[in-house]
Amino acid sequence: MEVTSTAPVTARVPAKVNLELRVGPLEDDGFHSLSTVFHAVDIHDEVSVRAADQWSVTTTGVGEDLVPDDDTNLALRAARLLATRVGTDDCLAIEVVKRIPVAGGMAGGSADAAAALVAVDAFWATGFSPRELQDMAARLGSDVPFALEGGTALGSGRGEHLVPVLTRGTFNWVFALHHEGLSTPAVYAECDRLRGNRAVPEPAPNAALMAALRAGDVDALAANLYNDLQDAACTLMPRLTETMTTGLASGALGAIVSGSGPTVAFLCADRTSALDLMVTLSASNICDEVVSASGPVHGAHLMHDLRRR
Ligand SMILES: C[C@@](CO)(OP(=O)(O)O)[C@H](O)COP(=O)(O)OP(=O)(O)OC[C@H]1O[C@@H](n2ccc(N)nc2=O)[C@H](O)[C@@H]1O
Ligand SMILES: Nc1ncnc2c1ncn2[C@@H]1O[C@H](COP(=O)(O)OP(=O)(O)O)[C@@H](O)[C@H]1O
Repeated sequence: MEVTSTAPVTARVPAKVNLELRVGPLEDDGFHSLSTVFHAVDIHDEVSVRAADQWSVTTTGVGEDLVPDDDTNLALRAARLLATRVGTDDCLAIEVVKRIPVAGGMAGGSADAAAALVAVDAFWATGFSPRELQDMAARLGSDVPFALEGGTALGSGRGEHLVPVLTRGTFNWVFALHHEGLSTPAVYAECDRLRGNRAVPEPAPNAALMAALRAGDVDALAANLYNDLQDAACTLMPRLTETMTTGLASGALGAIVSGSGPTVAFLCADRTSALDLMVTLSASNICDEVVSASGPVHGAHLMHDLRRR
């Protein structure tokens, strides 16, 4: 292993929203097969790594108290996986700056794992190929490969098999955050409970959504936002329904619960409408925090070009 840098290396990584989340039947392994369209938006976490005598991870920023600092932290797990693959006993101190809401359905933990892979890979100049990094990402969690990739992508399997989706232009979003999180397993379980004995088809993408993205047609995109977990999230947290109704009555073109929630994403016609909606939602006190963002944006990337060091 060639060590090219002793200065800290920092990677930045975006949050995601699922524009479409179709959930198949519960499989024998306790998971559901998915067909989902991931979309990366410009709310970013930052993960820095530097050499240290022992492994550690610290988090500052939004929801810092909710993020574990032990071996369950996804950034730490990613860094240690890479160390194992490199075959080194060296240790790193990891610092995470959080802006992605924790347990908000925006895959913040997965994002930190992807950023850690990128930062550690650069710190140790491992020479792993993008494909090898993607394989490691998939081992860490089903949303981690998309956090590496970014943009807009169709995910199948549990979301780890990705195909890029052609999109035109930029979409403007407002996110209504709720400080109380929702547990992903609890939301999937509630989805199963609500479905009862109904037959559930194998999940497949909706061609109308793909066409809307390809054309950059914001109205058609708004009309085709879809999430099979939405009813379950709203049942577990009824105020989400009220949040969605308020946003739609205040100028949003479309509304969707992000992944397993409880964040609600509003699609707006343009940046001005997004800012107007932010003001209205903030004043309504219907949710705990409101942020605006746009997408698609790039996946996990270094903040500085190491070649200029
Ligand atoms: C719902 C999604 C949509 O992108 O994201 P979030 O909204 O949480 O960010 C993902 O499917 C979240 O995937 P991830 O966050 O990796 O879930 P995991 O920790 O692997 O799974 C936690 C638990 O949720 C259930 N689970 C998860 C994924 C899946 N495809 N089927 C499931 O049934 C299982 O009970 C599993 O034990
Ligand atoms: N680096 C991390 N950042 C956030 N959460 C983490 C991290 N590592 C582990 N977790 C755990 O993952 C859980 C899910 O968090 P997160 O990925 O933010 O939400 P979601 O799965 O809803 O998208 C958290 O409750 C937390 O305990």
